Amino acid sequence: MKHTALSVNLNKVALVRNTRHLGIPSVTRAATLCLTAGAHGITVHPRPDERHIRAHDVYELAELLQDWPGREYNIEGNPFHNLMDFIRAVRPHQATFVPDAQGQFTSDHGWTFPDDAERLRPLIHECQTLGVRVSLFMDPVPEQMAAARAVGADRIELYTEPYAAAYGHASETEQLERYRAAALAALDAGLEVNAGHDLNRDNLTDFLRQVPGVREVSIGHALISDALELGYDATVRAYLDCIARAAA
Ligand SMILES: CC(=O)[C@@H](O)[C@H](O)COP(=O)(O)O
Ligand SMILES: NCC(=O)COP(=O)(O)O
Repeated sequence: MKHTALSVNLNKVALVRNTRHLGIPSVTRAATLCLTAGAHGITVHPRPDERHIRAHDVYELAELLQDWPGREYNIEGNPFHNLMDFIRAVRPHQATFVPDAQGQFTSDHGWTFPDDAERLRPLIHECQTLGVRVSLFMDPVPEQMAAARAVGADRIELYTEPYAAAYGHASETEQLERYRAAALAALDAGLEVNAGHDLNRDNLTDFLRQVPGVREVSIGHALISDALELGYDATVRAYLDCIARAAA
């Protein structure tokens, strides 16, 4: 199994930047520092209300990543809102489809099959025709994984907030078992597995030890919060160490 890649989500850098008209902190500078520290990729979730990542960030990061061969660009969003325009223009390595409503506070659930299947199928196919891998944001429900594969997805991203909320509490073991079962079902269906949402330096290693085959974690809120204290370089290295410890 290949190692788990770390994709740094830069939403929260843009969120701070957007409170003034000064261009600081810079999203592209943050990307460069994270990639220099060893991050395997960059993630953004350009929401329709542009509360954090704006259209120009998506394009500037695409250009920046041209200078980082081997590192991946992952753009998340709802393909029935604004995501597909970005995918067509930028052709990132990966599109992560997330079923968020307009103006949603943050992502809090995955796709549901069979309800979402027929409308997702042509958009997944279009991405793949453009050379873009498609990952579907999913709750950890083993029974849903074969359907995610049947609709054409390459990967699923397990929505990890329920695990993160349970971490350190009595329900942690039960939650981990749910994620483990979902990952095994996804792998069994021929899908690759990503994970993300509220992962952090405390909960990441245990998750990766218990949940098999995770190809990528995308981490933003906690990582950027850590970087405010530690700096990007030390922070990214700390998260890479969490991943390495899981594999040891
Ligand atoms: C899909 C996912 O879990 C994250 O991208 C999350 O949606 C982050 O978005 P915010 O930074 O807007 O909370
Ligand atoms: N896909 C999840 C992501 O990109 C980051 O989520 P979070 O770490 O900001 O909760």
